[in-house]
Amino acid sequence: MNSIIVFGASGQLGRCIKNVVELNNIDNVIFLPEAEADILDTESLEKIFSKHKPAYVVNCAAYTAVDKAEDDAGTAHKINVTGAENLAIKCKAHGSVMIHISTDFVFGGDVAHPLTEADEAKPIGVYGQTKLDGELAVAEVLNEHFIIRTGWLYSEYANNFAKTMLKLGAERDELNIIADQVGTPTYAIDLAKFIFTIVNSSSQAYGTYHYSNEGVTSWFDFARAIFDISGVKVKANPIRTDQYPTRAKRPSYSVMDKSKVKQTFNIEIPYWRDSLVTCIGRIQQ
Ligand SMILES: NC(=O)C1=CN([C@@H]2O[C@H](COP(=O)(O)OP(=O)(O)OC[C@H]3O[C@@H](n4cnc5c(N)ncnc54)[C@H](OP(=O)(O)O)[C@@H]3O)[C@@H](O)[C@H]2O)C=CC1
Ligand SMILES: Cc1cn([C@H]2C[C@H](O)[C@@H](COP(=O)(O)OP(=O)(O)O[C@H]3O[C@@H](C)C(=O)[C@@H](O)[C@H]3O)O2)c(=O)[nH]c1=O
Repeated sequence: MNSIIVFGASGQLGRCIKNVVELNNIDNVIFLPEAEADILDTESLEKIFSKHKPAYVVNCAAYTAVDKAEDDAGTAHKINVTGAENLAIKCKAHGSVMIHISTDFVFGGDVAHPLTEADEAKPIGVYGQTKLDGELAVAEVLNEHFIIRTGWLYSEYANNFAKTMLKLGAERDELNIIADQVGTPTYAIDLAKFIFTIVNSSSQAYGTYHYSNEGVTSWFDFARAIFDISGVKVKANPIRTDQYPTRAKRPSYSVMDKSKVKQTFNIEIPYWRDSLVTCIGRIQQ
């Protein structure tokens, strides 16, 4: 089998993919962190594609600082749009299939039913807009793509809401957490495993898919579950979005419908709380 190349390999999802590869002795996966492969450097991308001739490319590289993006739109655009497009162009030239990761934040949050791939994406912040523009750029250049929209990623690796809550919960007596933003957390290890389901299926059902864990929760309820499962004793107060001002607006509802991904790949998706138990167990090992 030709190789799989993971770009943005030192980020959260990249590290989860590496963990899945190591635990399952999967061969032929090449992990390239930004220091070894900048997705904005087209000359070095050409060398990498020529050398490895990857069957699949997984794009985990992204600008993910949601608040910072509001004041740094140029950089966010470069990485999330131009970078994604650069990879798609190289995939087209070298016959690779691209698995590109996107976000529930492409939705505006003004519709309170689980969002399908056919629902209109209407981002309300720079991060979400650049991720949507990145999706469009990939799809325009390359037919052989899987765009996976996921949401609220967390894991034992890198920075994420679950690790922030564990840290703050241990430091403070009380925390205020937004209870009127609703979505679904995704354990990045589950997403990493799903990426290998796509690869192993050799599916040609290219297009956009929603993948998060199952179920629905708010940031407040997610935090409560983190504290309950980990045994961290902290008073968690539910608050409204307007009581926790942030630079970027976030969708108040970004639950995704996963019927398409379940039918196409014949998968069962873990319930968010079950995966949270697994993740916290691994953090506390
Ligand atoms: N985190 C989340 O909650 C969610 C994330 N997503 C999407 O999932 C994907 C993976 O996210 P996640 O792993 O959490 O994000 P991270 O921020 O943890 O990882 C992104 C990685 O991309 C790297 N990167 C940035 N610029 C470049 C570049 N020019 N060339 C190569 N690599 C670069 C970063 O390197 P460095 O650290 O050196 O900057 C970092 O290692 C992204 O597409 C994101 O939009 C979707 C929904 C939720
Ligand atoms: C730390 C903290 C956050 N919050 C709120 C702010 C925000 O609305 C929500 C989540 O905050 P964070 O900044 O950790 O998460 P955020 O970076 O907004 O998470 C998003 O990241 C991008 C990359 C995505 O693609 C999204 O799917 C989503 O996961 O929790 C509180 O209410 N209280 C707190 O103490």
